[in-house]
Amino acid sequence: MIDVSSVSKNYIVGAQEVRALKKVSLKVETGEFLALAGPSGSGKTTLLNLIGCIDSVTEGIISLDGETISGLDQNKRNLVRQRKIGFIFQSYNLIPVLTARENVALALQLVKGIGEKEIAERTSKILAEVGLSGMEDRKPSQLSGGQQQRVSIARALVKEPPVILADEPTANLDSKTGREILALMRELNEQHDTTFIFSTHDPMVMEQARVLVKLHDGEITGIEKR
Ligand SMILES: Nc1ncnc2c1ncn2[C@@H]1O[C@H](COP(=O)(O)OP(=O)(O)OP(=O)(O)O)[C@@H](O)[C@H]1O
Repeated sequence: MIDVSSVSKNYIVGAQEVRALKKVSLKVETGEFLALAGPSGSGKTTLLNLIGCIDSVTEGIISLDGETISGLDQNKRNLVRQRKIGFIFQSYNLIPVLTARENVALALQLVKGIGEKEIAERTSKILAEVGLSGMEDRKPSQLSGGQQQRVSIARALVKEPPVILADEPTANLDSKTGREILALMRELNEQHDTTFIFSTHDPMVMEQARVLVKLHDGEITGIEKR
């Protein structure tokens, strides 16, 4: 599903060059549930942003679902991202003035060719799947952190993308809620056969991964398969 081959990413900050990733190679199978673990600054977010078509590589090749994305310009990367990637963020990134239902529906309204009736049906179905039946008309401020993260998971999944990327999805949650969110992600991963890649510092989250990729100073230092 995803093939990262000898990828480097340098950021230029003033006169300095930061080598955030150094010749990283990684293959991810369809339906994988994979965690990127490593200390702050090790390159986890950078790698997610490259796979997610948010940023471009300095060197190397990334292919996603049979398509080489590393040579594409920003417009083409945006199109690939819309079709193939769902994102879940640490801070949920929901639109505060919209309800749970509206936040999720918006992700589908941005995709051409889906009618209002289908949008309403798919939105209700996915909100029920993530355990938010009865809370569809609440705004983010009327939901707990765990419930907000459930909305953001629903928003990522409603487009049925082949890949979901999650940047520290449990970092702002207490450990019980974090465990529940992870169990939900795992369940959805199995039911939909969606490939999940998430970054984490949290040992509890690492334990749940089927593949654990350890990053340090921009390099992969180990891959554990369970
Ligand atoms: N936009 C940027 N401009 C300059 N340097 C950056 C940028 N983004 C990341 N970096 C640098 O690249 C390195 C890797 O950062 P990255 O955010 O990928 O690490 P991380 O493992 O996700 O860290 P954290 O766990 O703290 O989120 C760090 O040295 C960071 O300072």
